[in-house]
Amino acid sequence: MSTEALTLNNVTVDLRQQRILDGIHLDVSPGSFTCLLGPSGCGKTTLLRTIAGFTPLSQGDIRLGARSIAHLPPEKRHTAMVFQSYALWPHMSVGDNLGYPLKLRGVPRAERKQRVAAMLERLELGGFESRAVTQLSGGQRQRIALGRALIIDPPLLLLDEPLSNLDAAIRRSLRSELRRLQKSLGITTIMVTHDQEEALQMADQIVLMRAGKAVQIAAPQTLYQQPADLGVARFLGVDNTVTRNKQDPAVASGAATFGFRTRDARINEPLCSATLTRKGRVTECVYTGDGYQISLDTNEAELFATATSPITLGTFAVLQVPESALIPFGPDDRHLPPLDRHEDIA
Ligand SMILES: Nc1ncnc2c1ncn2[C@@H]1O[C@H](COP(=O)(O)OP(=O)(O)OP(=O)(O)O)[C@@H](O)[C@H]1O
Repeated sequence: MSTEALTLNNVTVDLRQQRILDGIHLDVSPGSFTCLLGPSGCGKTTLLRTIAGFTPLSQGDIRLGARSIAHLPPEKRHTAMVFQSYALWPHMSVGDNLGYPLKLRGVPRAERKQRVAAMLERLELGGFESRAVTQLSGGQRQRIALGRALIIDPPLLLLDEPLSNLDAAIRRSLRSELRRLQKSLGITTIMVTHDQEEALQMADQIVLMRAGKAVQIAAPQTLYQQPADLGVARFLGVDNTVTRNKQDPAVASGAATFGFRTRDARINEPLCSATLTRKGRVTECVYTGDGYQISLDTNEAELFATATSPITLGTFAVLQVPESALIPFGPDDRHLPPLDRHEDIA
């Protein structure tokens, strides 16, 4: 089966008279990797389950390639889903786990054997056929769960936080492995995650969800640099906001507020032009491994910045943010487009 495009049109789900998904539109191109990202309870898993057919649609349509799958039962959608909990059968060997979906589809034993061996090679677990799944590490189990989903050659792969049960080092290496495998198979993939770093590193496009809505759908770099509003910005680590002063750099026309990340704000460095500056009293200085995180009490707000050496509590310090790191928002908290240098500044 070849991979296909997925189109969601006004996908709306009500559960127990509550609106859980609210009019989601989404285009996923064939062979691409999309992440559903957002805070707990925003509807990521419900959206994935709705695509798979486990949660019924209240309104709207879901199309895979040219056909509507909105009202098909899960098994007729031919999508493959991988869960955080692996869901492997503990009493079966690795080979039997991988081969089971083929057995269900009546694939003869010899072909099953050959496809299982080929999949194990792809997963870099060649020769693991007769191992018990209980003897595998968490990362290996998740690779087998992935292989079991992929072995039927589905047109769409759905992943529900597949890496979140693993420790940080394995998670990082599995991220690149999963992405490599997805690219080599060219399979259209949708993955739920609440980890922004994971989404930024892996996705071609990110769907940022909030309260059942898709607030922003964009490539990782666009989402990171031009978050649609202050809420999205805060979710993506923009932990400082200040009201615009007359002396601040002119980044956008009509900016009411600037957001910036702690790592882009420096303390007590030689003053540069085209920067935003704020003075405040140091209230905290925390070692972070690659420097110090400084909390600064300004008249306006508590701001966070980084410094290369510790700063005495209670002293006054100057925070600077380069113009390129400032994210401008209008009075309605929506992101503003950058200033066209030929326009007059408002
Ligand atoms: N079967 C159900 N009946 C009623 N409400 C439900 C049902 N399933 C989920 N919900 C509600 O829908 C909302 C979205 O849940 P969902 O699990 O999709 O969020 P999520 O973004 O995946 O969260 P998390 O990151 O915590 O897994 C939540 O408020 C949840 O309580």
